[in-house]
Amino acid sequence: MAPFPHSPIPNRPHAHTQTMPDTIEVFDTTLRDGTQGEHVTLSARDKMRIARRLEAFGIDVIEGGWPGSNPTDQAFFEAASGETWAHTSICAFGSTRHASNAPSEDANLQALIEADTDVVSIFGKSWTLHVEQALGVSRETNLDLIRSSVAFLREHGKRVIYDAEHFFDGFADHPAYALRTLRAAAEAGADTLVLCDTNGGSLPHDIYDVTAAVYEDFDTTLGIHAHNNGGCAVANSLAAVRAGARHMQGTINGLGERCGNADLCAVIPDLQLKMDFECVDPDRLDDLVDLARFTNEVANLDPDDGAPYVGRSAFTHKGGVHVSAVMEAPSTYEHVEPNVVGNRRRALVSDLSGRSNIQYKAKEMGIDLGSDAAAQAVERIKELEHLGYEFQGAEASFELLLRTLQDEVPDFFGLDRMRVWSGQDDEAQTVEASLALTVQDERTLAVAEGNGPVDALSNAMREGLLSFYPSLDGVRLSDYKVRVLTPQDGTAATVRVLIEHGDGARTWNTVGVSENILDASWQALADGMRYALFHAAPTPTAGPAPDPAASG
Ligand SMILES: CC(=O)SCCNC(=O)CCNC(=O)[C@H](O)C(C)(C)COP(=O)(O)OP(=O)(O)OC[C@H]1O[C@@H](n2cnc3c(N)ncnc32)[C@H](O)[C@@H]1OP(=O)(O)O
Ligand SMILES: CC(=O)C(=O)O
Repeated sequence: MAPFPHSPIPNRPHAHTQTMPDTIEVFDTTLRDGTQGEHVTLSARDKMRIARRLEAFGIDVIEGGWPGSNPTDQAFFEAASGETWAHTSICAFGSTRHASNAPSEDANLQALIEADTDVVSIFGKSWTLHVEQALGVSRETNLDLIRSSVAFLREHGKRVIYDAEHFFDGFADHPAYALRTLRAAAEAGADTLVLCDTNGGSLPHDIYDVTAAVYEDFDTTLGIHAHNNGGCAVANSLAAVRAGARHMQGTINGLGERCGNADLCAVIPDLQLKMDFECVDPDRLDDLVDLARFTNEVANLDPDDGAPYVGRSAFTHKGGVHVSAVMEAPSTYEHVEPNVVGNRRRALVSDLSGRSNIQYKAKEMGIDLGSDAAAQAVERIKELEHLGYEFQGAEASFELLLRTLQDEVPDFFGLDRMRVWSGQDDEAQTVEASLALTVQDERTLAVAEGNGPVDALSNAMREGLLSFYPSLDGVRLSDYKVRVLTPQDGTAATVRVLIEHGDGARTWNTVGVSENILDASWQALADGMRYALFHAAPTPTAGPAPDPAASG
């Protein structure tokens, strides 16, 4: 296997390079900004579960929510303050005080204190547009809101992280004023100044230049909080680090307001594997995929297969040229080794496959497929995919196809005749299927009812096979999907049926295609049973199994 070619990208040298630490404080805002994402809702218990996983992964600071905002966040902080956090600091978030309140009377600042965390983050305005239009106060008053709020929180013993909201837009509009807002926060005691690309529209070169300019002016640690509206949140976060930022805000899976935040699942490995910074203990990096999936599960969100590093497809190869090269040297089409972040390499089988894809999959299935058999399989798969079969979601049918080409699949059973009848019986709908099967050279008849024609078919099949193959007793159909492939043909359309079977210990998927939905269903059902039988106890006779394209 060829080595992975990365050496760290050198950071552009500037005045402070010699003294810059090579560790980054990672600040996770999944529980706060993440929940500002459109489809994201977390209960206090969900937040606690995610917080524990974040801590185990090695996140330094976890922003748990805005305690002045809602009872869920209050409940989270109540629960969190009763627990011990070994590595992580829990942080409460809020805004600078309202212009009409003294700090000691400001409900939001009070809630931050009552949240009982060592760390608080507050956001203040950097952009004159916001000062004048959103807050409706003078520029001097805004500076006082920042100064007095930070000072008040410091007086209460809090570590204050100051989020300079819209910093990059504010700096573009009025650099001197934007810098004054940072100065106000730093002088009042904020120990970290976080430059926020709140609207998420900045580009990496601007982020670099502005962060570098601030870095020249301030001794305080700088942070970055980048939204993804221009698709650059991760790149912008890395650019800020190159320019001197050492505090990184982001969320797991990039959740967050509008297009989301910088995705820590990309930022952390980028910084750690490619820029030579330490964000988390290197031994924990391979928990990243689990953390990403766990967060999606708890938030009840569909995973993004294409997510960098952690997506299911991140190290999945489909094109034959790619699989062929990856089998020789993974670094030909992989930028890092998948296991470094807890992911795994996969190869898909499709009409873009070559022999290598087939041989890769065959090896995974424990099938020793020679080059000629692989070439035969490629040809057959391309024909079948042209007819509408798809094997990416039907690995059991694919395995049967390969094993059939190798003459490994016994002739478990064959279909002689299928009849399905549907009618009205005593005011109830009845659906009945009858099958004539040949099993172990014996002809057998089976009849069963069902909720619908496919259910009746499945029941009749079990009925017919069980006395010959008792091992099928525990096998159940667990999912059934139909896709119309040629809707322009109306009721004569070709359909693809995908079926999942399971036996309690595992599941397997099969496919059938036909213009007749019952025939397509039969193919997928029959493959499901053959697969179960093949992997059950050794069977007596061996011979070719029916071709999946030949209708029964
Ligand atoms: C960039 C960010 O992501 S900031 C975080 C945004 N997140 C959220 O808004 C989620 C939680 N928010 C909430 O639950 C509510 O908005 C609350 C409880 C904070 C406030 O609710 P309300 O008092 O009803 O005010 P509302 O939401 O309508 O407006 C926000 C108020 O905050 C003020 N405000 C906004 N930013 C700041 C700031 N940095 N400092 C002080 N006041 C601010 C606005 O001017 C407005 O004041 P107004 O009531 O005098 O008009
Ligand atoms: C603070 C914050 O969430 C932002 O500026 O986007």
